[in-house]
Formats: sequence, structure tokens, C-alpha cells
Amino acid sequence: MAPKPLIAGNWKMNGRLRELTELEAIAAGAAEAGAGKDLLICPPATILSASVGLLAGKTAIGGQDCHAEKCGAHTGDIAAEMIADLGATYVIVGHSERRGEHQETDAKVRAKVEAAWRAGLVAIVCIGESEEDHEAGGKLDVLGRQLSGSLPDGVSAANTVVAYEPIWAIGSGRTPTTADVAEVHGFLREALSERFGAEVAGGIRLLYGGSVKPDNAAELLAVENVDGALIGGASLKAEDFIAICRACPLPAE
Ligand SMILES: O=C(CO)COP(=O)(O)O
Repeated sequence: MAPKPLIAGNWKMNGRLRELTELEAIAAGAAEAGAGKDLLICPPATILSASVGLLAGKTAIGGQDCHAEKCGAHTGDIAAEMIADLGATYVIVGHSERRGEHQETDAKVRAKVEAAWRAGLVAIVCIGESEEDHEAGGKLDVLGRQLSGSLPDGVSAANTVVAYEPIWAIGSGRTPTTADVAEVHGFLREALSERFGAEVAGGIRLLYGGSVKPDNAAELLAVENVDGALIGGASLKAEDFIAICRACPLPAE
């Protein structure tokens, strides 16, 4: 049986204490829309604590990034242990906005995955090709390199989620075709299977991210080997996030 779906919202650099009403609305709708699925919200670090308070028992909470070290002289950074300390259970690592804006390499992402595990967090490891790679037809090579370089040994279905987010689809309103998504997710499952064995690979959740909206969620989430979504813009509106959760099919018995 396919893994339990995970619908995750990445709030990015959005949301202040005075704007928590959307979280309250997500909390109110989570039980009905999320039956049989895992739901997750990754708010900015400044409202993590308040979010845990509002969403406890309704959705899981995650950080959006962590430093590889446990503590020390790293001004402005946040350790995985600090995220766990607040009651979060997941952390996103290697998002293309971190790779692009903060020059994060696969090696750095891999160190962050290890930090997440050290702190007891599930790592959501993001990979994705640029528009040029997509057009030039070399995306599977790029994705294969990112996947193998970003994942340490020791991956399990319980400690790691992989998110495929084509950079050109993020925030653009454009999405790959379902055939493209199926090709990439099948390729990722196979690559995971070769490295970690079929049983581990079969349990790892492979999320699709990039312009997932209520009107395209059912189609994208029904693609083989898509075990959930990582949602940016649409997760900021409770109504849209809940609609996407509802649209996600449950795996066949
Ligand atoms: O980057 C994303 C989630 O991490 C996707 O963002 P959008 O859903 O806004 O395209």
C-alpha cells in the first residue's frame, strides 16, 4: 500500500502574530479534511511557538530551515534542536529559495538532514530543476544528483520525506504535466530503491510542490508515486489549504 499522504503548507516569510486567524481556520477544518492523511504547517520561526499552541493535535508543525550545528556562534541561524524544542516535528531543508538565495549546496543540505535527525525531526528534503534544465531535457540528471548529494545514509520512511519542486513552477501558476510529474516521481522512487532498498523506498513520501492550488490538486495528487504536496501560496489561505487536503485521494487498500 502507498504511504499515508502528507499535505504540507510552507508559509515562507509570511505571517505575523496578528495574522493567526488563518491558522485557527485550518485548525477548525483539519479533522474533517485531513482524515486518513497527515497535515503539516511550516510557519516562519517567529510564530512557530504560537502555531504549535493553535494547531496542536490538528496538524503537525515544522520549521522551514535549520543550521547543521547544535549551537554556537551562528548569528541569525536556528538549530534543529531549537525547532524541536518548540514542539515542531518536521523541518524543510534544501528548499530552492535556500539553495538560491543562501548558496546552499547538496553537501550543506545533507548536513542539515543529519541535524534534523539528530534533533528527532523528520527532514523534508527539497529538490527541483531550473527552467533551463527543464527545457534542455536534462532534469533527471540534475534531480538524481541533487537527491544522492542531499541524502545521507540512514534514510528511512520515518525520518525523511522528499519534495520535488520544479523551480519554474514555484509561485508561477505553471505546473508540469501529470505525465512529467509521474516520470519524475517514478524516477525518484527508483533512485531511492537502488540506494536504500525497495522496502524503505516504498515507504518514503514523495511530495509534489509548485503552484498546487485547489483547482489542480486532485489531478496532481492522483499521479502515481505522488504521496502528498508541499504548498506555498495556497497554504496561506485556510480555505484553499483545506480544499487541497480534501482533494487529496487516499491510497488504495
Ligand atoms: O515553494 C513551494 C512550497 O515549498 C511552492 O510554492 P507555491 O505553492 O507558492 O508555488
